[in-house]
Amino acid sequence: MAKVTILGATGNVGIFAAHTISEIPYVSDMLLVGRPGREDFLAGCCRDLSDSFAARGTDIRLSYSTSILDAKDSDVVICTAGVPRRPGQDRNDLAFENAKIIAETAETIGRSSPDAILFLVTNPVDVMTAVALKYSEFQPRQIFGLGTHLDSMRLKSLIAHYFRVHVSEVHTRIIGEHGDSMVPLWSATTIGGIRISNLPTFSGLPAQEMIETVRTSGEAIIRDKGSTVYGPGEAIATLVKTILGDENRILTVSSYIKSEIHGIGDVCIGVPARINRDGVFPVPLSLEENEVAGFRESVKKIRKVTADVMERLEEVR
Ligand SMILES: NC(=O)c1ccc[n+]([C@@H]2O[C@H](COP(=O)([O-])OP(=O)(O)OC[C@H]3O[C@@H](n4cnc5c(N)ncnc54)[C@H](O)[C@@H]3O)[C@@H](O)[C@H]2O)c1
Ligand SMILES: O=C(O)C[C@H](O)C(=O)O
Repeated sequence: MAKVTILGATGNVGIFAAHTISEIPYVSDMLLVGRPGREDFLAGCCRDLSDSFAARGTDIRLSYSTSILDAKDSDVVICTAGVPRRPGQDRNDLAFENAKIIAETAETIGRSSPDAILFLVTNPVDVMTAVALKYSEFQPRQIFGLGTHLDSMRLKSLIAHYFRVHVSEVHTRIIGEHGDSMVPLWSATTIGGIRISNLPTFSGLPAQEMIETVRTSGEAIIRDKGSTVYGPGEAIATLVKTILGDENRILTVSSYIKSEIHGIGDVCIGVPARINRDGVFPVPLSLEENEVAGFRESVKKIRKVTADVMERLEEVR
């Protein structure tokens, strides 16, 4: 059985993730961490969630704290703490402000919970994953970000709708930045196990339009309802279940790569990774030429934002 801690639990994504994670059978303890001053809200969240556990028949020890140190002995620590973007902002606009939060958080988790797996949700998630890796001093396998998993799910849903098949029949991946430079892998997209390009209807697929929809999905949801919650919340639970269940699923998350993809590496970015109780292990793979070119561009962009943020962090810390 496992202890899961959610940092930023008073936020939109954090509190919904608490609910989705509570459905995972391996979770025995859940800790919600918020900032000092938010004790009443956290207490209210615990009471409300406990009612949902009772109604569902879930048996989890639930507690809250305003100290990250209480995350000690956690198997998985999920970080949703940080500012979200407002309409008109790019995720990268949040980089420095959130990096300051993540650097401090990661340092504390690194010291107090050395065996945990740290799961970043805070945006820009690829850059935050790199910051957390540096400041926690964790091994790369212990750190990952939500990455392009949610983007891959968004594309999967569009493809299923287009071909009028059940969503479970579609396998697809988007790699690279969780942001504008994301790269769809049509070469790794199958429907009912058949490569999508082998289907006669493929030629009519509005591929560019679909990718544009995925690219702008977060922005559109934020414009319409203020924040993205249900997609990220369910995606977070899938990943936590994959870890705790030692499932060895291959999901597309932001992870540190050395040189696994066409020799490209030394960056944290969305790539397919095997995920189990020991953490996250990027899968070496070869791509088509245009996909490699897109991935290189994405890596170049993330490297630059990451390097700028690291430099600014050095100046203020
Ligand atoms: N990677 C993804 O796919 C994905 C999806 C959704 C949201 N996000 C990101 O997750 C983060 C949270 O989103 P949200 O909608 O829940 O935002 P929110 O404003 O509802 O919640 C933010 C949380 O962070 C905490 N926080 C803010 N500043 C802090 C600080 N200085 N120190 C400690 N905690 C602090 C708040 O107290 C709150 O608990 C954002 O960065 C958002 O962009 C990422
Ligand atoms: O778009 C955002 O800012 C939130 C998140 O990254 C998302 O894609 O839903």
